[in-house]
Amino acid sequence: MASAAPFAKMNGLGNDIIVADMRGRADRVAPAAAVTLAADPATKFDQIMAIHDSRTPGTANFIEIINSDGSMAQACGNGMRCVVQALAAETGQQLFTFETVAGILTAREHEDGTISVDMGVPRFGWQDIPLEEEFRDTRMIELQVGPIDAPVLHSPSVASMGNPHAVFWVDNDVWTYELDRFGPLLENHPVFPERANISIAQVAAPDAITIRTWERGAGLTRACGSAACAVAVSAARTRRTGRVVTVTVPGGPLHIEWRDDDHVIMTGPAEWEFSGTFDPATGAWVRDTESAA
Ligand SMILES: N[C@@H](CCC[C@H](N)C(=O)O)C(=O)O
Repeated sequence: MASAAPFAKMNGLGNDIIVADMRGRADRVAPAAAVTLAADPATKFDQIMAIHDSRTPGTANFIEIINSDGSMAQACGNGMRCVVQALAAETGQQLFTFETVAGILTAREHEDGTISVDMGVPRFGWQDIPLEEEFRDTRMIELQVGPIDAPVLHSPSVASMGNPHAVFWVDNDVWTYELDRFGPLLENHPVFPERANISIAQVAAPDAITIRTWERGAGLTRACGSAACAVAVSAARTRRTGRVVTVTVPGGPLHIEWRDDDHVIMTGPAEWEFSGTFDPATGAWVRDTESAA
């Protein structure tokens, strides 16, 4: 292998994450490498979180987020918890600051091993999400989606957590909807010029919501942290819940708090699976012997 970089295969509530350590290098994870890693059952991922040196000396590490289709994302809540756990294990630190294309964010590892990430301030303007045309009230917008017959799948709440989200509120169990069928149609709907992450959400109690998400650039995943945040703020905006909720994704519960200072704090676990090294140009990889199954 020409110039190997360390990586850890991890997950955040079943959201498959590769944390790639690109510090001290000038190169980036090439699309070909992402394709190779995504195609291998052992390293199949939803997102790669590439840790780079800070872009300005003396500031925070820059985190690049790559979806399994090779596209770039602005936010990944579950991936950030994995990055924090990996760096906490390396450094013994508990508090972290990172830079992403969406801005600076902070995170903390707690004594019980759970991790809180300050996911920043949600935005609701139609240009922020972005939407193709003006909608004055983004708590509910109307979409023309011919092939989808269920009326509840025509009028989502929309929000930006740095990345675009559409939340469809349903009264029935979220598992009764064919998200694998309508997810791609809605992700690529012309109203979303940068595509969107698509969630269906059922309010279970004033402080509890159950969701499933079809992720932009990754398809059905077991967890999407930024979607859980988008759902929580949309629920509070539409008076379905208060500002502190448990959002249960297929992989388990996330605690979300939309603070009075407008920041959204997401808390949940991260899990290390194995480590290895990979070639960022090709994706060829080897497992570390000490983490071999
Ligand atoms: N799984 C993520 C979201 C990853 C990015 C998303 N697919 C996008 O393209 O916006 C999370 O935990 O937030």
